[in-house]
Amino acid sequence: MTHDPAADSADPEVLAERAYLRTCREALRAMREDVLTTETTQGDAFVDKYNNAIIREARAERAEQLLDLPDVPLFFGRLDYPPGELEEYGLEGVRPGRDGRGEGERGDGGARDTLMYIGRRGVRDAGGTPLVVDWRAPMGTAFYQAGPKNPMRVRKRRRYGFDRNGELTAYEDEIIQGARDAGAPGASALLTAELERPRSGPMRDIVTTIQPEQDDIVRAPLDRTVCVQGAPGTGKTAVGLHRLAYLLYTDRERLKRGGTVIIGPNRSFLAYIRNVLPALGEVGVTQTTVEELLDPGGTGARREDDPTAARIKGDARMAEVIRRDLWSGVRPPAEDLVAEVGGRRWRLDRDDLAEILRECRESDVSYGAGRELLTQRIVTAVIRLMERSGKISDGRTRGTVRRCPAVKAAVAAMWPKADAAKLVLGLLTDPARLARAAGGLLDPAEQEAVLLPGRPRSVKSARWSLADLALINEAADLLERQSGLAHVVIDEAQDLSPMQCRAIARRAAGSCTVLGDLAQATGPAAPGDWATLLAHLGKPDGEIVELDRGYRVPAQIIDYAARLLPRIAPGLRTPASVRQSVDALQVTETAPAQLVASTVAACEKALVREGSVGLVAADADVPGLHAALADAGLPSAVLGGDEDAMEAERLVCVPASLVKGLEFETVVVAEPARIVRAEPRGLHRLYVVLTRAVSAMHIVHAEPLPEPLGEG
Ligand SMILES: Nc1ncnc2c1ncn2[C@@H]1O[C@H](COP(=O)(O)OP(=O)(O)OP(=O)(O)O)[C@@H](O)[C@H]1O
Repeated sequence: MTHDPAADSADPEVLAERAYLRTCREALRAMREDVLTTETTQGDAFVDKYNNAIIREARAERAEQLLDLPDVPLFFGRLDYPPGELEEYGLEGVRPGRDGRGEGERGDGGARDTLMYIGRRGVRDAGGTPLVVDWRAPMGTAFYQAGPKNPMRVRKRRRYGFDRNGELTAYEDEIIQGARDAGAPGASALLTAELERPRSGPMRDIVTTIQPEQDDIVRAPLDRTVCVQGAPGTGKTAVGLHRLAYLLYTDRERLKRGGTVIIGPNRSFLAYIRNVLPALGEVGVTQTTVEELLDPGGTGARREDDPTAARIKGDARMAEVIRRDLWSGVRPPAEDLVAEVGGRRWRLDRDDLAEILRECRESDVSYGAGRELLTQRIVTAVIRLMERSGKISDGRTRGTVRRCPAVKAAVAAMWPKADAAKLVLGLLTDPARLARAAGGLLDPAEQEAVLLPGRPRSVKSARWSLADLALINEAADLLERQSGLAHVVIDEAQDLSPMQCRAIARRAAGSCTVLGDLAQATGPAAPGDWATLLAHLGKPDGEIVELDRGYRVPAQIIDYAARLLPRIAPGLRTPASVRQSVDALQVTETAPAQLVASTVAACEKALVREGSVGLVAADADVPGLHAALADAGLPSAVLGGDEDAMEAERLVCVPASLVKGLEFETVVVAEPARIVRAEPRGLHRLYVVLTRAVSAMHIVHAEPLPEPLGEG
């Protein structure tokens, strides 16, 4: 049952709900005011400078979380409980009859229902009574999960509709239990409207319409690694972001202390999703790309590996090659150590040194820590010699012995200093050294394939690829172990190489949310199954779940794209779309000389519709098409150079390599055959391209369509 005040603007229920919304806004303002004006500086201004700075920062963050965004409604739903149900749980619901809020219906005994409003964040009045309950609170589950089969004590669920300015304009009731004439629940018109909403600009949150199967994943506890396999548009990204928001609610302190990060494929994608968490009241979560994670200093991956090199370098065998190379430098001394300290010479026998080395080698520490341990043990052994001959050592003796050139030389000979980038450079430019480390692991052809082109002589002159960066990161971790984060969300994880997984694993001390679709794997060293990928991520016990209801792509388009599945991911089923759209798919064949003009015409036609338009083409074709659009008087942004491209123009030119994870109301695809030819896993890339449209897709081609698509 939906009430739309356009038809009945004086609906007293709508007016009462609007009044309640105003009350909540007032209360939120007061909460924020309270945070901002609370006296926090304390003690001695100088001594407590650090503490006060932290308090100020926390206060600013809390205040930002409590900001009232005028177009983001403070609540979006309501649950009505029969009298006494909530109180029995010791949970105070919002009681009827206060502050102009909509009144609960009377039950048989004459008592009124208890109402619980659900919103993006909790709002309390000055007395501490909850006016709106945060959707992430335990009671919020019922809003997403309660149904006639499992009412969860709820009698009625109400959803609200709002206009663009955040004005409450409609509500829709769903009887969950106890109605004499309940009948079968109908489809929610407000949910349908949300799914059909024309897309424009960046991604929005889905908190008002999370579906039960998605809610199960969102509310998975912090100690669980969840891996979500899902066809395009099944809501994986949305679910991953909402799970992080949920965990920040349930385990805020642990996550703050340990840290969290969202890893996405590229900056354009991260820009696309950057508004979701702030809209859920969560600010300050770090987003990063794999490349940035591997190269935090930002020297950048400036070289493209050929696919064979990328595949071998991404393979987990490389971890062993690096490990062997690094530790091969650690060896017993060739001679005794003779240290001159305090005018006398102290001799450490080479067998004793070898024994010290063996102990250090066996202690389970990093290469760098092992080297320090060796130094300390040698110093101690020399001091023991000195003490045994009656020499009294004092606090300065350790330093003196440590600085002794013979001690330094012995350590350098037994346990050479190492540098991650230098090590990788050495390995990948010196065939003999590589052969020593890779014996039995990489065959000669594989060894040949990973050597750096041009054989750069120094780290400075080397140009690294993304795969090289993962090798350097591996070496760096052997030298000094990296600290880990409490939770990591990894989107488009199907593309990660085992070596990239290992790099992420080193940062993920806690659990992960792993999101992806094997059919969309374009990474040259992608393992191709989730169990293997989870093992490389160090989370072999991660739970693999599947989402199979598509909320983006209309059935006609997804069925067309799914013709590629038998070729690219034979094990995966055709996804089921919840959306229908008539005439969603158009395929135009044109003469080669007309390809650009036909593509421009398709874009012009697409712009007549509401919402965003994405023109997707092989990367190399994008500049030419962009120029042709400009010549035709159609302004467009180009994704890649400009992070804000999705917000800058309705029409966006998208290189096929950057389209993963994005969506547009209408998609124009220029020459699929060229997209396929551009890379070894080109058919996978085409599948990604063909699954970006929310309403309509127009394919323009001059060459024959890639074979599984056929015509039509
Ligand atoms: N429960 C929902 N209610 C409303 N919209 C939803 C829901 N679930 C998903 N969507 C919408 O469906 C679209 C696709 O979601 P999302 O990008 O998270 O899918 P995905 O599985 O990550 O897709 P891809 O595989 O292409 O990366 C988005 O517009 C999202 O807002």
